[in-house]
Amino acid sequence: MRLTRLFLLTTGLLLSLVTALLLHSSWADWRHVDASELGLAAMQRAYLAMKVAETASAERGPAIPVLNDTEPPDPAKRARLTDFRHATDTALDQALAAVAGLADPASVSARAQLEQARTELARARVEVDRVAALPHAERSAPGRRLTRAPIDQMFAVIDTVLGAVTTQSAAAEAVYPELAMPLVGARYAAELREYAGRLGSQFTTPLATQLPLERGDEREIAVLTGRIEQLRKLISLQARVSRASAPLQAAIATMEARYFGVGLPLVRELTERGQSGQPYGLDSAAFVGRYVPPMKSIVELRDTLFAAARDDATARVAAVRRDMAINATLGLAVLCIELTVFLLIRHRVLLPLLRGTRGMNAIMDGRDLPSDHLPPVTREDEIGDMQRAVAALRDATLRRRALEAEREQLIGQLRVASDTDFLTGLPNRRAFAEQAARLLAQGRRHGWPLALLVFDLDHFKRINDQHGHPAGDAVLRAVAELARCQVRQGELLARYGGEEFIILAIDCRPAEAALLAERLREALADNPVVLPGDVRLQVTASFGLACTEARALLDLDSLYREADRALYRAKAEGRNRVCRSEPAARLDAG
Ligand SMILES: Nc1nc2c(ncn2[C@@H]2O[C@H](COP(=O)(O)OP(=O)(O)OP(=O)(O)O)[C@@H](O)[C@H]2O)c(=O)[nH]1
Repeated sequence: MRLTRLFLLTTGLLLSLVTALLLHSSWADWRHVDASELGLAAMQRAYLAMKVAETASAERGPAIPVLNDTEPPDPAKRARLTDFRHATDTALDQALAAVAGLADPASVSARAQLEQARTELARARVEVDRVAALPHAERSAPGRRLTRAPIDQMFAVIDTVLGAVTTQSAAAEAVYPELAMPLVGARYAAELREYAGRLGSQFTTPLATQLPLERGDEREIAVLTGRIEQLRKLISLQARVSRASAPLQAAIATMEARYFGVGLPLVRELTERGQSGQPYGLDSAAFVGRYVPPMKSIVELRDTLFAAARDDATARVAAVRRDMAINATLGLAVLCIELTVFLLIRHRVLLPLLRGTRGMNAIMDGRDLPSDHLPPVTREDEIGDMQRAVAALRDATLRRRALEAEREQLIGQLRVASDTDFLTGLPNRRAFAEQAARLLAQGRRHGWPLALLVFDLDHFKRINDQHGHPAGDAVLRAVAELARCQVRQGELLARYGGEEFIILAIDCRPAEAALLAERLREALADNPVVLPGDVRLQVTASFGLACTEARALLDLDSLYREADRALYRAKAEGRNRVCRSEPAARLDAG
């Protein structure tokens, strides 16, 4: 597998894993936060239900004077009852609104209990109003206890509401088991407040009538007192076990001092008086004035316990949220770092590696590699070393190629120089032999006739002797130029040596060759060579011509010998003429 593909695969796998881990941990954190918030909300709903119990319990206070009211009824007592009822209704509405629309089992159960409490409360109130509307004599008839029944119905309401408190409190404890002490303690305090209220209620009628306690009252007082002491012990035990905080200990101490130090002893004293038939020494209003205020210390303890639980839970929710934020931030940071590392490796390692490889391949394939294909090497790491190595290889290759090109050029120049006569620029004898062989082969293939024309300047030695060697050179160059102008396609002109020139013409019949030789001879004879100093030299040449069929020819040497012999004859016969070897005819220059 290629490195880039492997890298992509592993990076993709790592990114997927980290993302999955991040999602999983975020999901778990979110669930934790959600559960913590639900627990806190359940706690707050439990508190709202406690407030319902508190207000419904308090409603009994103004209900008893109304039930025991004399004629004509006191509107102030009824107005006070109406205010307390309104407070209970408000607390009940708030508690029901808090559980409205919730589908969790605890909330559904609490809603049912609160709805039931509302129904029971409505019935109890109807009963209170019905009994209160009876004539006073009938209500206060000894032994009938008519005013007792509505109050008992109101007790039942509190029991139902405390059920809702327990349901919601248990839901909160399930989320925060470590907060069981303050939550259970708050429930105990709420119950304690209720039983303390009930205990006080036992004395309202005896104090209003100033009659001794009946046996049923005594029993009820004993049961309630026992329950109150039991709750007191439970609360102090919980506080000891859980090492209660200073504010909580202060609230317990206040309750001990106020309710158990003032309220309960008052009840005990009145009980003793009621049992022994002694006068109570105070009426029901005075009793309420002395007994009810100490009960507030129980409510304060309840609120202190609840506040401790709620504050702790709120802090835990904040901590869980903070943990979730930290986890998510760390996870995202890991993801970002991984992505950055991926991009860094890709840009700083893989891509330079690929470019380097491509560069080396281009060098190996001999393709052009301009220097701007490779970025300037500024890096000092291993990749920089590799890039410098590639650049060095490229430079060496470019240098080698330049040397090769120079060498090829030199070889070409040498080849041209070795094939060319330096004086006239015509092909030399060697080049003539090469090119003539190719023309001969071509002539053979096509079955063409051939003609070989050799010409030699007449008395050239004299020119050298009379005008100097440079003048001779100039004459040779002029003759070469003139001959070059006369030859056509398929005619090969060369300097054969000294002042001798040669022309091989293919696809050329003897008559055409004779015309060529004659044309050349005339051109030389008619065009004097002009030397520096305006010296005009009349130059002539003698021509030897040999013709044949290309296919009949074995090699050019034999044809040359024939032409040379014809030239010799032209010299011998007086120069400035053309002699043909075959047939042995003589073409006079005329
Ligand atoms: N200036 C010059 N002279 C050359 C060159 N090559 C040969 N020669 C001269 O050409 C002359 C040839 O002389 P000869 O062979 O006697 O022939 P000729 O004087 O032309 O007499 P015929 O051929 O019999 O007409 C010699 O003097 C050579 O030195 C050359 O490249 N430049």
